[in-house]
Amino acid sequence: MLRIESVHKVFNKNTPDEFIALKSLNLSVSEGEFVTVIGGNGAGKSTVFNIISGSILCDSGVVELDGTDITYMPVYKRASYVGRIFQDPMKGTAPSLTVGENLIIAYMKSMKKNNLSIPSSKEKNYIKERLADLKLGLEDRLNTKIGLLSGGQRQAVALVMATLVKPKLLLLDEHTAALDPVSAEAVMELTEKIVTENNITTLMITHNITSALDYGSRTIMMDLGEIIIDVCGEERKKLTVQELVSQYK
Ligand SMILES: Nc1ncnc2c1ncn2[C@@H]1O[C@H](COP(=O)(O)OP(=O)(O)OP(=O)(O)O)[C@@H](O)[C@H]1O
Repeated sequence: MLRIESVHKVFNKNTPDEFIALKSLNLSVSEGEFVTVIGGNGAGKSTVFNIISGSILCDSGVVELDGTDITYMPVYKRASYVGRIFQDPMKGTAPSLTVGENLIIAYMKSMKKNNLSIPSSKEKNYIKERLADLKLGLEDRLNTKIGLLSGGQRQAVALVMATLVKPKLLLLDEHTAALDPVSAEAVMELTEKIVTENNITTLMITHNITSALDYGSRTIMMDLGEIIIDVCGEERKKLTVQELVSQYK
């Protein structure tokens, strides 16, 4: 599904600030896999996400999604395949537009439809039903400006926006880090439900080691632009938070 081969990224090349962010990184993720990604500050986690989503380009290497080489594909083209949710609940949604308007735009983008075309009542009902699935009562707040929602409610809407039409890949970039513990847990539960029910191939960056082991089917740890731990199956089940924390250190 996702194949990253020998991806290398150097920032500020040939300057005193030159920094190798990714060192010939290799990563293959199968269809439906839910991979949690951990690693210290500056390990290269977000750089991998930026390269997959196209907001930065790698210096060398190949990124393939579902058999298509997307290494140099423009961001707008891959946006309908790759869903991304950021740490900041203010990012990724248009605060001055209503919940309904944000969802309709996300739906139109995923369906590669003209944003100005009017959605049918069937499409509107589908969007409303998906919002109702969250069980947060947000289906009754379609006319509320999204900027007025709490961080947790906003991340929940962002989750629906990113998965209204099943993306080939979902990138969760510390999407619960800015939330209070109760909202963070609620959004994680929703994430697990949406990802599992729709069998969405997912990569999730988290600094919460417990979440990294509790959710998903595989965990990778990055350090200095490389993957230094890659566990799944029985090996992962046996791994304790303490063991992973000591390896993290
Ligand atoms: N656009 C950029 N220009 C220069 N350096 C950058 C740029 N983006 C990232 N870096 C550097 O690359 C390294 C990896 O950054 P990255 O954001 O991928 O780390 P991270 O693992 O996501 O860290 P964190 O957990 O702190 O978010 C860091 O040293 C960072 O300063």
